[in-house]
Amino acid sequence: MAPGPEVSGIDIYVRIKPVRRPSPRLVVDTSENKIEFIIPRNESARLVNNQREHFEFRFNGILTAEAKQDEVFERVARPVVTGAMEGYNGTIFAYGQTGSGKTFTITGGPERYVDRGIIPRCISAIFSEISKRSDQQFTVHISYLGIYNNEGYDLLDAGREIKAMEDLQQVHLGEAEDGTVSYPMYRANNEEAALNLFFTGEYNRTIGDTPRNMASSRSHCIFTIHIEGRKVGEDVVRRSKLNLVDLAGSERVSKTGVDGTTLREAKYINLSLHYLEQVIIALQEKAMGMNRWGLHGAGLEIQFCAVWADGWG
Ligand SMILES: Nc1ncnc2c1ncn2[C@@H]1O[C@H](COP(=O)(O)OP(=O)(O)OP(=O)(O)O)[C@@H](O)[C@H]1O
Repeated sequence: MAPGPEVSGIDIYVRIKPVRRPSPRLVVDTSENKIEFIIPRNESARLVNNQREHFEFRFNGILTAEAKQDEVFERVARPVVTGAMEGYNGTIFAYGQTGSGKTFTITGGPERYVDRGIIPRCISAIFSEISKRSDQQFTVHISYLGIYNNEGYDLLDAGREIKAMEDLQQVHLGEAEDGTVSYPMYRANNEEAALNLFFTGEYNRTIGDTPRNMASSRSHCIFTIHIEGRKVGEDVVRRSKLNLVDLAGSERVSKTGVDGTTLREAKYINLSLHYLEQVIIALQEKAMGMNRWGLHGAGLEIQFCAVWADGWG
């Protein structure tokens, strides 16, 4: 098997959530893939006031407030799905503050079919692609994990009746060098089976008290499609993983005003997002030799989606 590139790229998109009153402080320039924030100086602050008023961020793409779910899928996810079918690992994650639309983007809105998100669209695209490739045999497995306070939980523990978050099976999140995973994954023979696993996971995310369950903004959720492909009559097996990640809310918690459980949750979230930021910076520098890129700059109705394909499975 010919080796693929170690890192083939990381693309960062910003999706702007439709809001009733768009902020006049946010200027979107789609031709330059640039957004600007104008934050007026607080003149009463000091006599000499050097406070910065103008912030500018560039992205690989901007999904404006008018962008619908199908456009988001085609621009952000389709290339990663294509890569996964060819044996490249890929990851798509949504990063942003609570309420910025991460879950809407990754899993979808609850009311309308057109609002289905990246996960069900990736499932459909993969099985549609499999049906076209009669010269290849594929095996698909699904895993869906929740991470709360650094502990991993299996959201697809379908064999057991889950009544409380504590009933979810705790799992080890490790991965061996050859890609073998230590957490459970479940075989999906067709699109319907994969979607049923997705629905089971979605249901299990909502179990337990709202502030603490896996649908809340305090846990990360990772839906992974594990693909194994082999040309008919050949022994070489290509394995890839497509990770679709709904991250915990990115808001920073100030040092005052929170304690106990909330502070503990915030510490884990902040630490894991900090590591993620380091990974993105390292990957981006490695992939493109580009400038450092600030993950924490954007405002309330903004959300980041990042995509990367990171080599052979
Ligand atoms: N692009 C969009 N179009 C229409 N509605 C949207 C869009 N993005 C988000 N929403 C709606 O905004 C609300 C908040 O979105 P969502 O729950 O996805 O945010 P979140 O970032 O996942 O928050 P949390 O961190 O709390 O999980 C939901 O009611 C969702 O349906």
